[in-house]
Amino acid sequence: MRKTKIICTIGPATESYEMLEKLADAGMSVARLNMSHGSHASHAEVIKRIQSLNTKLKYPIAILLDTQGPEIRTGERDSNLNLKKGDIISVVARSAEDVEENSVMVNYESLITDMQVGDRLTVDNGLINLEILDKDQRVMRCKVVDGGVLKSKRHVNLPGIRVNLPAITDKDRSDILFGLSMDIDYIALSFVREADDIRQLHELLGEKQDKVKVIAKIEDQEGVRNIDDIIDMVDGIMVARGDLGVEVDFWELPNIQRRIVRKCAHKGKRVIVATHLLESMIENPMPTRAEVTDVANAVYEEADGIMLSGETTVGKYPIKCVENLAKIATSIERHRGLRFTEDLLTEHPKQNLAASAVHLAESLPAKAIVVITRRGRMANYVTNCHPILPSIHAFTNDGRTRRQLGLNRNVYAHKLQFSNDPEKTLNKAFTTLLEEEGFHAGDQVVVISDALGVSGSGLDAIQVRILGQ
Ligand SMILES: Nc1ncnc2c1ncn2[C@@H]1O[C@H](COP(=O)(O)OP(=O)(O)O)[C@@H](O)[C@H]1O
Ligand SMILES: C=C(OP(=O)(O)O)C(=O)O
Repeated sequence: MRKTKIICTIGPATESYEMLEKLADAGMSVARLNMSHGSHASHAEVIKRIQSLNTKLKYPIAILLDTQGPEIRTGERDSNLNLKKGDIISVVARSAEDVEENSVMVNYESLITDMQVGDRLTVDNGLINLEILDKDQRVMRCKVVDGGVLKSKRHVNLPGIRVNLPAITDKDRSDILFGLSMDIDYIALSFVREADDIRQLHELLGEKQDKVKVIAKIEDQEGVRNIDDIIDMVDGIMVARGDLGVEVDFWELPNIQRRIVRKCAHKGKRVIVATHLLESMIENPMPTRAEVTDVANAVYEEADGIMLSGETTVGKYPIKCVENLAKIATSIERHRGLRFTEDLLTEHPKQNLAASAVHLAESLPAKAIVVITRRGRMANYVTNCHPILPSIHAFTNDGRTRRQLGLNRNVYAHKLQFSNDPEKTLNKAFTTLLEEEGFHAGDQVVVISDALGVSGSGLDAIQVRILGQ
């Protein structure tokens, strides 16, 4: 079974029920909704379609709501603007209604105060670069250094400059509350710069904090600097390479990616490698060799998930992209990965227990590790150990836990009604393995439980069991 999970951003190319179903069949485990685009009404439609699809999928799709965050973008355009090297254009920071023809509007009030003559402004993830020639209170005159076609709502980066916007904007607040009301599973907070940003999110989530998992998107120099404190506050990290690749020197990006993935492995947190994995497949039916190798690198690093953006929102070959990620991951996983989890911190007794269960399962060898879990905690501890041979089959009586475990590397989560008799609970789990997962009578599995599943007493336990006996 494939270990690496696939996250797809849903957009115009994939938002129909039929396309969502095809993405799921091709291997999508998590659907990402990017709140920088679309309306609550359009996202609600997609969420409802996924929830309806989930009733018939073997492994339901988790929904990840990705906030816009304190990001800067150009405005809506009626037509594209073709910027050529050497062109002189004006950039204004104000509301869309006032835009002069052929000027570029940026949605950040303090832009002109923050920027100095000679500074560079990067648009559309580095494709278009502008240099500031002069400025007055409301307009900056800029020279086009690298030209390109400017479309609506493109990213603007001011590398190294601390953008004077709150960690959670009013729009983010409203989007997060909308997401909670729609029962989403993950929130990815954009542009997390320090641990306090996550504290603010926890405050907003209040009682719902236990229900939704939090992923911090690391996309600028400050986030990279504060990574240790941020990791401690969240369930997982997204290496958001689109913005990160222009906010830091791009030749440092592979080192930063690896350092973050290694730190997450060390601390037992989920990690997603995002953006540009198969970028050329937005237009082409086949990836470049460099893209194949980039995906392989994330799989060698043993990331939990790899994420598609433009490839599945507006690309011509969304299903093929997912199939390709699945093929590359399956092929690469046959070889030993970088095993950063060998440095896993085992500060919690349950983590020690999970590590023992994984060690036992590897040495027998057992075909699977069966985890009986309510909130997914023990399943997380087992995931953190990255078993090489056995797959992890988690059984839970909680629908949300089951969906959330869709992101965990090598975890396959099943729904199970717990019985008062722990033996009955286990037997139902074993029947699922035998009838639906290709296991055979005589296969050995290691069972670990942090719920009352095994002992009935709430005590943790590890057992070796032989299926069909
Ligand atoms: N819900 C949506 N509705 C319309 N267009 C979308 C949606 N989500 C994404 N897109 C389009 O797909 C492109 C790539 O998706 P993504 O990487 O998530 O966005 P971005 O890089 O703009 O943050 C976006 O720039 C946008 O044009
Ligand atoms: C995933 C990313 O975030 P967004 O698509 O919101 O820019 C990124 O920058 O890589």
